[in-house]
Amino acid sequence: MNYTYRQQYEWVRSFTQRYRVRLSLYFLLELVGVALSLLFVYWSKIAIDRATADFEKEILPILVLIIVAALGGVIIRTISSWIDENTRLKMTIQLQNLLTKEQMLSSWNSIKKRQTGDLMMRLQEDNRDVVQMIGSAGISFFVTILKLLASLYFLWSMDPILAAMILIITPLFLFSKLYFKKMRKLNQEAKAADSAVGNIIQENLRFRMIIQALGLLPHRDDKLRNEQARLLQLKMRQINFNLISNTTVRITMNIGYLIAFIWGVYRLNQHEISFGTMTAFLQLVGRIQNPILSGAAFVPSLVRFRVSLDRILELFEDKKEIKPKPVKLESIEKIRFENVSFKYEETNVINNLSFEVCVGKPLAILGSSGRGKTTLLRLLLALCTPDSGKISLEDGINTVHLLDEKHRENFAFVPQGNSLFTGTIRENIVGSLLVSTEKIESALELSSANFVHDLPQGIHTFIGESGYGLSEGQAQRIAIARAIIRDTPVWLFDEPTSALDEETSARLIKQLLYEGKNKILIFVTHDLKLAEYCDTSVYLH
Ligand SMILES: Nc1ncnc2c1ncn2[C@@H]1O[C@H](COP(=O)(O)OP(=O)(O)OP(=O)(O)O)[C@@H](O)[C@H]1O
Repeated sequence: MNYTYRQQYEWVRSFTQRYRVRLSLYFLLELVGVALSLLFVYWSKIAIDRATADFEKEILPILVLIIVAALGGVIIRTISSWIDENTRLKMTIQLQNLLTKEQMLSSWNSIKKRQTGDLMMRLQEDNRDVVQMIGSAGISFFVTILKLLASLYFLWSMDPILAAMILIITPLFLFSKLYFKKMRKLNQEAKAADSAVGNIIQENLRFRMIIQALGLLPHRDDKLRNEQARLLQLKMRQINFNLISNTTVRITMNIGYLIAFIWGVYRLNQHEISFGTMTAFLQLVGRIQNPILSGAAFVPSLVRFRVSLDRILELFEDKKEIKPKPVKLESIEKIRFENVSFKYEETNVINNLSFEVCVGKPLAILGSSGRGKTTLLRLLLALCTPDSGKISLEDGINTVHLLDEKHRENFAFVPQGNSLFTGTIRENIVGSLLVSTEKIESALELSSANFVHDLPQGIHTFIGESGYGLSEGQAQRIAIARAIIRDTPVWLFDEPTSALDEETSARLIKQLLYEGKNKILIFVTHDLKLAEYCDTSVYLH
């Protein structure tokens, strides 16, 4: 999506609000730097004129001024660089946090739309391009323009013809709309290809064991290489385009320098200017050419910035969940589905479903694969909302609440498959809860996860990405302990016994049913034995 200058400006304005003082200070120091560099030229001219003058004039004070200007310039640059680096670091972190939080709150549909590799590219590369521009390059460019104008003015006051000649050969094509458009399109394509490569690398690394086991290495390798070849082609087009523009700029710059030199020598020869003016000429031409060169380098980074900001603003547009204040109910006696229908995009998954589940009467949700069992749990967790019908909760005082996100706190959920995070077992179970060791022990006992005590580091055992280091069945039981340690009136289990042997499974279910006798228990399962333990069942066709 292409955002307008105005939309981008508004976002930058609000994002930089808290950095205003720092950015202003940086700008001010850069300005002082420019002033000192021009004073350096001016005083150098005076010093040379005095040295070559026929009559005696004091040189020492002017030399002191030159040294002050040179040293002052270095000190000012050091301070401004420090402010610049520090501000950009802070901005990068802030933007990263903002975007991560934003994505964590994404609604179900948005999550599906964005792949992790692409998101990582936006969070890192695009973030860097955006911060680079608003934290320093933008200000530097502004200072550069001022520098250019001041130098031109200075040159104009010494020799208007030369100033005019230099201006005329400035390569204005860099600021043309066509150039911008072409660069923007190239950048957009290259960034999209970058994200595609990121997605493949991220998946390759995440599923490296599966890829090895299935012998998919050559296929995944080919896929990555093809995408990289496309990226390389696009990047090379970008590089060629930049090279041609930069070479044109350089050629015109050299012509400019030659003109200044020949013109200066001619006027010196005619005794129309002094040696000091000639040196100032050459220095000023350099001081005009450098800003033009940085202007040439600025244009591609401005385009990159705009494309990156487009990609970041897109993330802010993703549909988010509105986080209402959580409502924790003392108890939930009943959950009722009334004529609930739901579809993902065009596929109907749940059709006109009605049932109820009560405290102490565990429910099994059955049905063959792809019939919508997990979807039903998503509806209960308000991760998605019914297209028609309603889901309500009845609390202990017979009040009926229409289910939505704010009730999520009342549900403990054990997802299908391995859902553990990198960290210790304790960290996985407890998260940010404040719980006693006894409570952790009883959660482990209840979820038949006693095997933890046999591990050399017990509950402090570190587990890798996606539960690496534990068996599927062990990871599943840790996930159950993680859910039930949260004291909630409803427990939801998605295939809790799929990776367990019959004996462990039977023991676990009996324990859960006993411990959850005053709660609402819902099991999504293919396990008919587990279904037999439940008082009611819903079969999805
Ligand atoms: N995010 C999604 N977007 C679009 N369609 C989806 C999405 N998630 C699931 N589906 C589709 O919805 C249907 C029901 O999926 P669901 O995961 O609820 O089935 P399930 O009964 O739990 O299957 P299983 O027993 O295999 O776990 C499937 O046809 C699936 O393709």
